[in-house]
Amino acid sequence: MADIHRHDYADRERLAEALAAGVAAKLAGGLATRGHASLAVSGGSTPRRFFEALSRADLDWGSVMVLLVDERLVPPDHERANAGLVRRHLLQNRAADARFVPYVVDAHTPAECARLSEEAFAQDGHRLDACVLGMGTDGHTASFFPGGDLLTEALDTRSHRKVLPIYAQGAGEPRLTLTLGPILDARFVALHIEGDEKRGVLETALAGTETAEMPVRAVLHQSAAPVHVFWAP
Ligand SMILES: O=C(O)[C@H](O)[C@@H](O)[C@H](O)[C@H](O)COP(=O)(O)O
Repeated sequence: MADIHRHDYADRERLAEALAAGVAAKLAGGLATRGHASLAVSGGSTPRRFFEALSRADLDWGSVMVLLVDERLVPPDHERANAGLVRRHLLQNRAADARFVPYVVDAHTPAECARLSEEAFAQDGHRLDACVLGMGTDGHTASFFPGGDLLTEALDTRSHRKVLPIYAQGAGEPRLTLTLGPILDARFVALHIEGDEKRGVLETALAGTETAEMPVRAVLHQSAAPVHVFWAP
């Protein structure tokens, strides 16, 4: 099992402020030591308060690259696009100056979208300073869905691929996702979950090891990176 650090909060507002402070500290460290920093965030409904709290952090955001852990293959202005969620809730206030690098979603095929996105991310080639994951009640994280067609390659930390397309029945749309390698290579890995149901899913994931059944286990049962689990009811 990974070196798991549990951070429980009385409510979702306190969690959002604490997670934003932790991520901001990591970004400030990257800016101070390397002059630039990078952050990967997840989509879905959970991160909104966290994004808004982080958007107020006093950082040199112009030197911070923001990218998505994963994206739904829909037009950029579609209501399900994670890029829109980031633009509305994170890229505002002080964070409006951040350099957001969205996935390429308008190429001919998902595989071409993944390759073009990988090229865009590779230009910055450095380790993420922080990566914030979510989790679904089916035990997916990023777009590592049970039954995903390229799930095995996506979870192979020896793969040279950083971005892969994923088709999975439970995913809604076809997805693009960072692979496990760059996620676990991040200097700070957080899993942000809320509610009693997801706490139960987390306990089940921690209690078992079958990764295909609950792909979040690939993050929870590894020795490469400590994992900070943030939870509120
Ligand atoms: O595109 C996505 O859906 C996310 O990146 C995904 O991994 C998300 O973190 C979980 O599905 C949880 O989503 P909720 O926060 O909506 O429960």
